[in-house]
Amino acid sequence: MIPFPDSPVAVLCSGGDAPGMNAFLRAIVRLGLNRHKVPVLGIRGGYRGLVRAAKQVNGEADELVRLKQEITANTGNRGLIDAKMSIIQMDHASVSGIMGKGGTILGSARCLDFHKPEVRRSAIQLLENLGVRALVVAGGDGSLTGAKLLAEESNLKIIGVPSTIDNDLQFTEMALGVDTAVHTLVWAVDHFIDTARSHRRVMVLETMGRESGDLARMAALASGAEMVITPEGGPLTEEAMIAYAEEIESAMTRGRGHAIVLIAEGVKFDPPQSRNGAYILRDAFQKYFQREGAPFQDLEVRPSVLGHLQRGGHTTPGDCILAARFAEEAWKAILDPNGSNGITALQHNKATIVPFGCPDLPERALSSVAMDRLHDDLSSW
Ligand SMILES: Nc1ncnc2c1ncn2[C@@H]1O[C@H](COP(=O)(O)OP(=O)(O)OP(=O)(O)O)[C@@H](O)[C@H]1O
Ligand SMILES: O=P(O)(O)OC[C@H]1O[C@](O)(CO)[C@@H](O)[C@@H]1O
Repeated sequence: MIPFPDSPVAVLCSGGDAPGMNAFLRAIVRLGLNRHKVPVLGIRGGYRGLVRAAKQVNGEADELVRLKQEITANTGNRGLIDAKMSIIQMDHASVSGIMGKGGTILGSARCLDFHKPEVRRSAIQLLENLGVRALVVAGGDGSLTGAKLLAEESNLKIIGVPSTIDNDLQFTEMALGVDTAVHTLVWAVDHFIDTARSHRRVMVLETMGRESGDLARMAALASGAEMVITPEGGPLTEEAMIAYAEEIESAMTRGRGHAIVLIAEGVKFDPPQSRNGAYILRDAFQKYFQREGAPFQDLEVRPSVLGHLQRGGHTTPGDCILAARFAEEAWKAILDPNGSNGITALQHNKATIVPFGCPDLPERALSSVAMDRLHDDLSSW
């Protein structure tokens, strides 16, 4: 039997799956095997899979031997098809044909237990016992916070890779998955426009993005949606919703027949509301359009919550390229004997490594404002 590899690098995906995670896995594995001659272990199911494996071993020498044997006996696709395997030694074939596929072949998860120091300690112990030289974590804000804690609490090298469709990480211009999610939203808007035009309707589409409006505003800019409402504008009052409805009505008076309105899921309301923003806005708009004496009382408003449609699908070339660039930076940081832990980032369009907890790029907030202004000025109404 082949012996368990010396000083492998481990990689996991955590948080919401993001298109580009597979392209990143392929790149980290291929660069490891082809360029650096370092084996890569894929950890299934994010921190949850790591914690599960740590629990199974439970610090016991014979269980550790058994896990290593299981890994070496089930490398690559053989391990991937066995749902019981938490850790898989990746080979060339296991990352073949996955670059453009959404999701992640390793699986991802949210793991509440990872907030507990003793649980992270068990994960660190397992990685140390397996001789892992570095752990690469692809995920969003929360996953990278978990990675930062691992870096502080161990001597392992820990590298984070921003992967979230939310684009809510302010130290990087782009995270993996954003380009694809924007692409998908443009596709969705193009579909909704057909009905909006045919029925002369207002379509209110709710995008993902957590507390950030970046995904919605990028999608608005790229699709030409007439209106975009983001959390950065502050809570939406009744008056603000009426002002938006007035804007639509006034465009209709000038001969416009339809409108696509994007609202980011993070938009809050004043007074607070528990329903999805798309439905609240629909009700406010519909009430306004149907008021007594209104000029377009038959104007219909239809809400849609786009949901997980935005996370899946074919990865764009932009995300595949960013994934390769991030993987290259990750390897540089792993192999640099003087290099420290850190997160890959795109700054001034250059892939680089920044320390955990590094400050926000001031340009990020400015770029959001600039995008909003550009969208307004490009709008034909
Ligand atoms: N403060 C924390 N301490 C330790 N682990 C954390 C912390 N925050 C998050 N994590 C770990 O990271 C996982 C993913 O976090 P979260 O659900 O916030 O998603 P995310 O990484 O921000 O991705 P996405 O942007 O796609 O939602 C959590 O389930 C948990 O395991
Ligand atoms: O898939 P889940 O766990 O419902 O999470 C949804 C959340 O994850 C994201 O898709 C990515 O962070 C957010 O935009 C959204 O709020």
